[in-house]
Amino acid sequence: MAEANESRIFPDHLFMVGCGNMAGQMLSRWLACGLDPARVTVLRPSGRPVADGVTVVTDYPDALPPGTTVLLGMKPYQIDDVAAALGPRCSPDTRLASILAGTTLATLRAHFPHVRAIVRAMPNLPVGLGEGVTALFTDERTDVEAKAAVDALIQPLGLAEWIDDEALFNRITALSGCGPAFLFRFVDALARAGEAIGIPAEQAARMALATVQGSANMAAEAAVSPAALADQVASPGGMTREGLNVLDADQRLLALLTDTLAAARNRGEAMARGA
Ligand SMILES: NC(=O)c1ccc[n+]([C@@H]2O[C@H](COP(=O)([O-])OP(=O)(O)OC[C@H]3O[C@@H](n4cnc5c(N)ncnc54)[C@H](O)[C@@H]3O)[C@@H](O)[C@H]2O)c1
Ligand code: PRO
Repeated sequence: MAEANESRIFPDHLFMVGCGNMAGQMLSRWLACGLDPARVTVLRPSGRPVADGVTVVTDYPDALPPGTTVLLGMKPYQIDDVAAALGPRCSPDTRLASILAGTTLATLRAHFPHVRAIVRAMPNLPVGLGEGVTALFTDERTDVEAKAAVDALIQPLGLAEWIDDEALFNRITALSGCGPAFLFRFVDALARAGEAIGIPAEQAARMALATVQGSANMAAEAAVSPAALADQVASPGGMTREGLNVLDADQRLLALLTDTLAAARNRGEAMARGA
């Protein structure tokens, strides 16, 4: 990525509160795309290094430099403590992005009343490869320039989808935020099912993953829907049709996934109520 481009993509300073599984993947992708590590400070209680050149602190600095974008990447229940310490260090020009599940924009606004630009973001783990999905939501207090700056920061992570209605946020989190876990379970189950019908375990694991990877790549390139692609695999009267009949009976797979997403969504809604 050219230097001129980098300055348009990245903030002058990035202050990350927490850098675990999720925020760590985001940072790793940004660094791979040319973010200067000298512009990044990570606050993490362990003080463990994050990446070459990135400053790690265990306590809040006295003030945040002008042009700082803050990424909240700790656990949602830590918002009260973090905001009490961080809020007074923010200026009206600080930009704030939060990846905290189940933490509404209203909650963020209540915790950071002086900050104008606040964006709620919900990434997923493949952002580390630039193949993630990030849902984004903000309100009219965030000006167009700040919104564009956060959008530019998220673009290198993969698909970025702004949503207009925050009511969708927990539903989208259930699909794309939690989705990698459901797909990892599916790959594991496909491998174990292969083993259950007599394929050696390691071979089944290798072949299950490659089958899912190839199929996802193919679906991404295809001119027809995944549902139509499934029918292209199934010869009439053949093996695949027999298998699909099991998945499709009483809409078993659809019902299972609907229940799965609904449970995840409900938990997000409960978290938003403080449960
Ligand atoms: N894991 C995912 O797939 C995923 C996806 C989307 C959003 N999220 C959100 O990302 C956030 C972090 O989840 P995670 O899975 O990366 O968890 P994690 O446990 O891996 O990371 C949490 C980080 O917060 C830091 N931390 C702990 N106490 C802190 C404190 N008092 N102040 C500042 N930092 C502190 C930890 O050192 C750690 O780096 C959550 O809010 C979650 O809702 C996670
Ligand atoms: N991980 C977060 C959680 O489980 C939100 C999406 C993925 O709460």
